[in-house]
Amino acid sequence: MSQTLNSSSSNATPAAPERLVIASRESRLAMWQAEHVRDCLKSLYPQCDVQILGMTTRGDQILDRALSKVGGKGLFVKELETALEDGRAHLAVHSLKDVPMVMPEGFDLACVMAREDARDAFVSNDYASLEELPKGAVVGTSSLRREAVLRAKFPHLEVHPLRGNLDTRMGKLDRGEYQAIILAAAGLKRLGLESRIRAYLPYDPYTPAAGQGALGIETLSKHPSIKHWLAPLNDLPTLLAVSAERMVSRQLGGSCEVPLAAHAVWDNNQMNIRSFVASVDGKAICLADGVGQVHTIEEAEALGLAVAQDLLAQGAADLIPHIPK
Ligand SMILES: NCc1[nH]cc(CCC(=O)O)c1CC(=O)O
Repeated sequence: MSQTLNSSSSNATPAAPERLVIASRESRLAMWQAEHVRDCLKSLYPQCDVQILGMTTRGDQILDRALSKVGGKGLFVKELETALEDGRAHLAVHSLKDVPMVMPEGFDLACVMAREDARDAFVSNDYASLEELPKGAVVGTSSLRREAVLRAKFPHLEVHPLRGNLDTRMGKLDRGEYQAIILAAAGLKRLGLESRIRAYLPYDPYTPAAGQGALGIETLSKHPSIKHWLAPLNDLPTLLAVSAERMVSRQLGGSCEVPLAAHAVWDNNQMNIRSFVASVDGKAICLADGVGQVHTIEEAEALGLAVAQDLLAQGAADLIPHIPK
């Protein structure tokens, strides 16, 4: 279709965008991610003016309470969604882990980009691994999922909450408030802090959260042309894996008020997925693995659904306050 034909028809998607504004949180990691998306868009559409609109979310402001107690995941995305609704921005870039499992009415998860390392990382100035930490050592994490595994494996350690952006968290470690902290490896690598990682925690038993390490781009459902422009940025292996992970999480209530892990890998049309639901003290755990041939998002979601049903059959609902049994 020629350029003239395109622009004369009001419904057709123009061949290339002229201007795109990306809404982003202002933390260094969020900005890195927004700049990464900007650079990808610039190389796809060299004529396009791509801008970043930085903003503060409630999740960035509330630092004194655990996320699970103040409303969870939506906290990091709401203000960005308002910017989309107001037309101040065309797309919002998020860590996929922070994107609610059910998208709010009128918004789409338009694109999922290639995943960074999805593992959790052990960071400490004095110790090389969790195993080396002495009795009573304080480990920082605000993730109930990480806390449950730590309490199950290392009952002699103290697990204390740790909030704030990556720089804040590293600062607290370096001032000696914690002997060690657990963070997503992806954020550390993106910010050039890989050398601070003393150990990578293996997927078993340290299964990550659904979507960990992946970037998601959100748009208004009523702007399919933007979704169309973003399509080349999708990474199929990541998209299929996170579709399965997010289905598990969605079936189990999709909140961060419960220790819930889901991690899938798709390779050569085969998907392997592992998920667990645990009690925060780590004493009760339901664990399920799935494996199957997957070629489409629907098949990925079907595998995620099967894993969720397996967990529920093991009694996972007893560990989750809000879902009916
Ligand atoms: N919940 C906060 C959050 N959201 C995304 C990341 C890290 C980057 C990623 O997983 O993509 C983090 C920090 C962490 O878990 O250490």
